[in-house]
Amino acid sequence: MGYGHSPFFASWRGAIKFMLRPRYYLLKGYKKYKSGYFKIATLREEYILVSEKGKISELLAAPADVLSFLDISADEIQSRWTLGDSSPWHLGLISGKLTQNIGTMTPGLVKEINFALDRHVGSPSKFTPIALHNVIQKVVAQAVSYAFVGHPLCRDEVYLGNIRAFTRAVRVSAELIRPFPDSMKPYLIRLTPVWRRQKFAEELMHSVVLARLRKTYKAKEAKPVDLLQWLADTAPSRERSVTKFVERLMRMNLAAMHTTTSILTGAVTQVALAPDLYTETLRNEVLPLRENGSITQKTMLHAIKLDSFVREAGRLNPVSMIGLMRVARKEFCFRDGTIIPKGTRLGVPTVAIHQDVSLYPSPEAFDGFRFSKLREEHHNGTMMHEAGSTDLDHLTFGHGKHVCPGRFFATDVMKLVLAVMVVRYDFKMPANTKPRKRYFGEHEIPDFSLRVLVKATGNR
Ligand code: HEM
Repeated sequence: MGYGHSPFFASWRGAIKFMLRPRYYLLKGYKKYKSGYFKIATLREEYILVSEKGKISELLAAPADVLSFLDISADEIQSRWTLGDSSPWHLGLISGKLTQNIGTMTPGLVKEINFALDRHVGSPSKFTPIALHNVIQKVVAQAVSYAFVGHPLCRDEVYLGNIRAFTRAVRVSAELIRPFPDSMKPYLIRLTPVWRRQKFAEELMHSVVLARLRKTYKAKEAKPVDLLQWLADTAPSRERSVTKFVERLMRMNLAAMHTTTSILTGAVTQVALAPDLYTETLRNEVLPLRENGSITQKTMLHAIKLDSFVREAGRLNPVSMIGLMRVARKEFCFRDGTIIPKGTRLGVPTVAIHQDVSLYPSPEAFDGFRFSKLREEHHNGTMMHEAGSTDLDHLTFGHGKHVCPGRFFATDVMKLVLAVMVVRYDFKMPANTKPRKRYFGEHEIPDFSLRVLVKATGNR
């Protein structure tokens, strides 16, 4: 898309046009080539984007040594050097232990969310502006850290500041080392911000990680319920060091933090844009579902409007406008005979699928209760239309083999933060304020400068 008719500098022309209007070209390409493929160029790469469902299923079914998921992050964020060893032994802890323990963690998560809101918002008695993205990022950092490393680190402002800065450090460092030969990267990485962040994290976490590694628990002794403990319980011997543990945890922070923050910022923005439509309805759903005055797992399970709201926020705020990215390690042939040469990058225009009018009526509009209405209409006992479920029409968390293993945890954190916020605050947008999204390559960037007005309700 955007290459024009002349063969000269076509891919550069395409790349510049795509850089200026990425969303426009993804929507246009999908509409024009809905039954097949189209090509876009970024300043670094070209992508073949697959639009049709049968072909997307073929992409997902291809073995990892043909279409590789890992090669994308290896290149995009130079992960071998910025994040260290990529062996995925810890992934099962995310889809397993972390997901199974969401219920156990819920009271603690609610406490941390309230603590973070007290710290960063307080209880203003009249409408007061807050820097929304910044506040949400801090609340998410504290909740995620409670689940990952527990107390005392999850309340330590220095630790939290370091993990918040980590995502940016990874991106900047990847760009700094990219132009150099691989042989130089192990040395150059030591001069970059990600190295400093990683070493600082090791310093801050040293005694906590060492204590967990050394402590053996008696049969009836209660163990901490967090990711750090599950890592300590299951890590193979070659992984049992402070450096390796901190690498794992920072890798997980990277996966969890900015994704959850972006979608949740999008969700709260919608409450502030249409307070009459959403605040009371969400609050009135949550309040009666509390148990002994507290939000619990049962509240989360039954609050289907809240769940729908989060799913809709994910639909309209996909962290990457291109999803299911893969690199062809070998030549790959689709069933229709289309040959994808070795080295080609493939992906799916997630943003355009989420805007397909045949899948979502009025797709441009945020309809917070779009999915709860569908759940009420087609109650079939499945997880279809729930915030954490994925299908070829809803790719916020990917789909297939590499579907996000943290999606149930992430949706619960988002629902908990939103529930606590609508119970505690009224929202509105300041006069003449409209959120402005920006686009950079395939990334949608939330409006970091957006301020919304909040006022305490007196509820907690
Ligand atoms: C709203 C928040 C989140 C979003 C939107 C999100 C989205 C995604 C997406 C799109 C993928 C790639 C799927 C693919 O290309 O096939 C992915 C992978 C992954 N996510 Fe998430 N994620 C979120 C939160 C989390 C959290 C909280 C964790 C950890 C607790 C996590 C851990 C991971 C990991 C480890 C992978 C790689 C999976 C693999 O290697 O197979 N994510 N996520």
